[in-house]
Amino acid sequence: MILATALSYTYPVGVRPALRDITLSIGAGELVLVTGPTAAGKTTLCYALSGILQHEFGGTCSGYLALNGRPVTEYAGVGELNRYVSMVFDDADSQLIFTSVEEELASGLETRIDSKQEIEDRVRDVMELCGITHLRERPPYALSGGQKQRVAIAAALAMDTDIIILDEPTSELDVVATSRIIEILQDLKARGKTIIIVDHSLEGYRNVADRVIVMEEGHISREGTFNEIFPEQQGSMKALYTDPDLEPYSPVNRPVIATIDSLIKRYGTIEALSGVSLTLYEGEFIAILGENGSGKTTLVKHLNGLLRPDEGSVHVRSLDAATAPVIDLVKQTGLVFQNPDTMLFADSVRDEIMFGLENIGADSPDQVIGGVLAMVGLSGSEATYPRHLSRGERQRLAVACILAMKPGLIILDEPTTGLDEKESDRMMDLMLTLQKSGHTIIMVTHNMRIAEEYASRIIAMENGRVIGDYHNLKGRAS
Ligand SMILES: Nc1ncnc2c1ncn2[C@@H]1O[C@H](COP(=O)(O)OP(=O)(O)OP(=O)(O)O)[C@@H](O)[C@H]1O
Ligand SMILES: Nc1ncnc2c1ncn2[C@@H]1O[C@H](COP(=O)(O)OP(=O)(O)OP(=O)(O)O)[C@@H](O)[C@H]1O
Repeated sequence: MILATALSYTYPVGVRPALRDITLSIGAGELVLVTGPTAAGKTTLCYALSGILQHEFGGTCSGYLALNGRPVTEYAGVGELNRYVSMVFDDADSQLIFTSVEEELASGLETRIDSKQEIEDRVRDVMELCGITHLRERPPYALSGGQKQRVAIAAALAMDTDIIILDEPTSELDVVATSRIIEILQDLKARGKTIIIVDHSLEGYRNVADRVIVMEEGHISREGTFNEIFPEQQGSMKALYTDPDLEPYSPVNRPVIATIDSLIKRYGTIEALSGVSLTLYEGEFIAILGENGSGKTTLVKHLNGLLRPDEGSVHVRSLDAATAPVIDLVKQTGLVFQNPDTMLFADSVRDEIMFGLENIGADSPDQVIGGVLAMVGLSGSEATYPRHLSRGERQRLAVACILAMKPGLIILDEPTTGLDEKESDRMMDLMLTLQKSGHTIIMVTHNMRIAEEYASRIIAMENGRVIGDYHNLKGRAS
């Protein structure tokens, strides 16, 4: 189905090859899990195996790649390749362009299927399969991160291609949605589809993946069965509510940094927050957990003025977040978005950080920029074009932009998305250092391991409400 021999690739502006000497063969009905550290070339491999790289990206490519027995260069272009390969990109936003979920799913089919009825049936089935039927008429841009990811997966599955390539498709999904997607992939595999999936969270694939490929610095460093590559159990998610190290939250003896009182927020007819009340204290390291669409992002956006309350109130220190100018709120609260790409738009890493600094009128910016880049491990990348960084690197740049403004309260919306375990821990260690130096940290996450290991307080949300608030006695920030 897929045959690559000595495949190497360098991006048009790249100095080093992003892929080096890749040789692999993947058959029908095989599910291959690709993993490896940030910037190892996993996304680039996905682009290559889907033919996009050779047909759309330019750059220098050598070696041989055939899909379905035919050299990829012989396909007329991405239009023809789309009949055989579909891809879910690691940035769902870049993929969703239509005005409703239903349209998004139908659009790809309209060029390939004549019967309207058949298109409708296929769209309905795939929405049901991915659990997004209730989002049918919603515009994709107005969905939560996890909901968007499910729509992007559904759009790829609707195409019913022989090869399906998924680049970190579950990074923003909660535990239930992730296992659902893995079940779907298992079913597709049984039906003879070839599936290539990049993921950092591995355990769910133990009994599903036929093979694991580990990439490092552009080449395949290891390849084998799941049990060969990961012989030890990595520990499964612990149920939050039965954890003996969590103790119901009681107020602490510290200054208050933010007060949220009976907060209600609606998007049209959808009530995203239904009366949230919380008091947050200086120096806390708070993890907010909850299923996709439970209101986590909506809640934190109230703390820096991106959203204003419909009812109830939010105060950050002495500022009333309903009326305070955004510039005043931003100086208190820095928010790193769920998807770093929505924050990055300048032509260089330096300009990206400069933008925020100019807004607040900071002194000696070059010193600040050098300092924050060193903190996030991107020293020397001042002149790099942000879009040429890997997802993990872009995520760290987004954090650097916020750190540069030195806000007392730092909010990270799913900060470890797209980062491998080592990188995630590095990011968390950075947050821990900032907390120890007096910052208050709030992170929204689906990663329970990270919440339990680091946070001093864990807040659980469901359906727009807080359903649990705990001291995390074991957290390193406690
Ligand atoms: N469009 C591009 N132009 C130039 N270099 C790029 C481009 N995209 C990626 N790179 C570089 O190629 C290397 C591999 O990146 P890639 O995105 O494939 O890594 P990855 O393993 O998917 O990383 P992550 O886990 O962070 O998503 C990185 O060094 C990255 O900076
Ligand atoms: N701009 C918007 N317009 C309309 N509805 C929205 C918008 N943003 C979010 N919603 C809806 O509000 C609810 C809460 O969304 P929110 O993004 O706060 O959830 P979340 O807990 O952060 O989810 P995830 O874990 O998937 O990121 C969801 O039902 C979502 O579809």
